[in-house]
Amino acid sequence: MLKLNNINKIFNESTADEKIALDRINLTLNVGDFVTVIGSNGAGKSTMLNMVSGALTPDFGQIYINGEEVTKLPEFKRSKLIGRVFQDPMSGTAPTMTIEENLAIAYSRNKKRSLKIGVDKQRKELFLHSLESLHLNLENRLNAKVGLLSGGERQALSLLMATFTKPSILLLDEHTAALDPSRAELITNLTEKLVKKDNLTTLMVTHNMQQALDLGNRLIMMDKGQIILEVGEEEKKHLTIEKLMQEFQRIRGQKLTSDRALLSS
Ligand SMILES: Nc1ncnc2c1ncn2[C@@H]1O[C@H](COP(=O)(O)OP(=O)(O)OP(=O)(O)O)[C@@H](O)[C@H]1O
Repeated sequence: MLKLNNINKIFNESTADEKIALDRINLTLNVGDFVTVIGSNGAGKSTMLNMVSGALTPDFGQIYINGEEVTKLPEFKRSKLIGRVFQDPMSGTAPTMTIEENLAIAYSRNKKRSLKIGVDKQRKELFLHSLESLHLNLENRLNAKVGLLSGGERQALSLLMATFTKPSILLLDEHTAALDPSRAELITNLTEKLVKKDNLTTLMVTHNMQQALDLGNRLIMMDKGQIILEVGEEEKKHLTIEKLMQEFQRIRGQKLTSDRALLSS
């Protein structure tokens, strides 16, 4: 479970460049909630994910994961609780290491070291089994350097690594945006499958409105550092892109004609 309580973040405060990136945000995710996050450029979406991961600390407000306050817990300590996939397929994996080595790092993130005989064999079987589930034939390339994989393959591996240890919170930051449509669809389907398998509590930022409607059980829309719309489970089932546009216009009193980024489907 994740709770953001009155989270505020101002960059360059009291200067000409002052920017209110998060304006007293409140958000609660129950276990298994999959919330898609939309909003125009600069709305505060990545900043909110950075708050959850610990990459940034709020000016004020509190963050709770599984009921424990983590507001001041440094990112490296919080990483045990969090899986994250970024837009850039290059950022989630180590390119000079093999697929097996990358998986071993992800695997050990949440585990104490063990020298028991047989653990390595079991671990390898787990890696092979997990890779098979991707249907990308990566199980036959365990010793290939990750830098040689295509963007889609790397992103699939990043997603697998981020979810390997069943994190309390999964953060997806436009993780399909840099891929061509067919690869993006593959990663979208894989996301759905992996999240469902372990009932992962997930926050996914996307500029793709259709993806935001298709995935997850809840949706939020951000604008100028605020959550301006929250759509619950039942309502989301009947939501359309058109309705979302109407809602934005109703709330903000302005048309979205110039901001296709929010609306691209
Ligand atoms: N480190 C920083 N220093 C100064 N300003 C920042 C910093 N990080 C973000 N901002 C500003 O805070 C605002 C929110 O940025 P953020 O990256 O969270 O938006 P976003 O909704 O993720 O946008 P996009 O969809 O364009 O990625 C923006 O105006 C951005 O320029």
